[in-house]
Amino acid sequence: MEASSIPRIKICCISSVEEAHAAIRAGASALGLVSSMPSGPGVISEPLIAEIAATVPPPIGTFLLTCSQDARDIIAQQRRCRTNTVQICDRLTAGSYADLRGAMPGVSLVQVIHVTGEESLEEALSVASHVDALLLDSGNQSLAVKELGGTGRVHDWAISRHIREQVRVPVFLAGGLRPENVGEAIRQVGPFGLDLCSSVRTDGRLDTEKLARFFTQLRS
Ligand SMILES: O=C(O)c1ccccc1NCC(=O)[C@H](O)[C@H](O)COP(=O)(O)O
Repeated sequence: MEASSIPRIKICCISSVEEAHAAIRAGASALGLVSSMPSGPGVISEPLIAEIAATVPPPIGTFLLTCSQDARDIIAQQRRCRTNTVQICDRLTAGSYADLRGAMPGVSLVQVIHVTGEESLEEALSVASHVDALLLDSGNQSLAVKELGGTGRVHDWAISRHIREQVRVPVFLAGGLRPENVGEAIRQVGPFGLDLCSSVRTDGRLDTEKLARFFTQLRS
């Protein structure tokens, strides 16, 4: 793959300072730090998120993943965790993106869109102009226990491509990405970035061999 078409890589579900630095050494441009979620394998405590974020050098994105739907809660969480980016994993229902911008100058906002069908395009278009990037993931917000990420499943990439073509902000693709499908994912969607969690872990821990295999495949 030509270097110019290789997407940035965000390694999510980071659970220690050591994992953060292993991911950066492998080539990650951003790290995902998952706070309290209704379900999923990657949750860590806020004090640990703050500790990890404080050790990460400035060019690297530190994404605080939140399931909160209330702008005031999200602002308070970011103040405790001090990441440079907030990834909003559910729909905002109280307060606004303007509230977030006003209270957190210099902090980037990434909105997750769970790609469930053609209706996801409308959702993406309605929020894209308010945020710095979209992250298109697999998940199901309608379940009794919401599934907001870390599923290990792919979704319909044709819809993700459609979204990527229609919005003006950078798009990250997530959901079940692994060495065997990453080339096809890039060809089909053309994302700015890729986000992965499950495929680079063994027994819940970041697996540096899997990580290296993923980056090798990406660059081949
Ligand atoms: O991992 C979790 O526990 C989690 C829960 C809720 C939202 C996001 C979560 N993980 C972070 C991510 O955004 C994942 O990297 C993304 O969903 C891709 O995961 P995977 O399909 O396992 O590569």
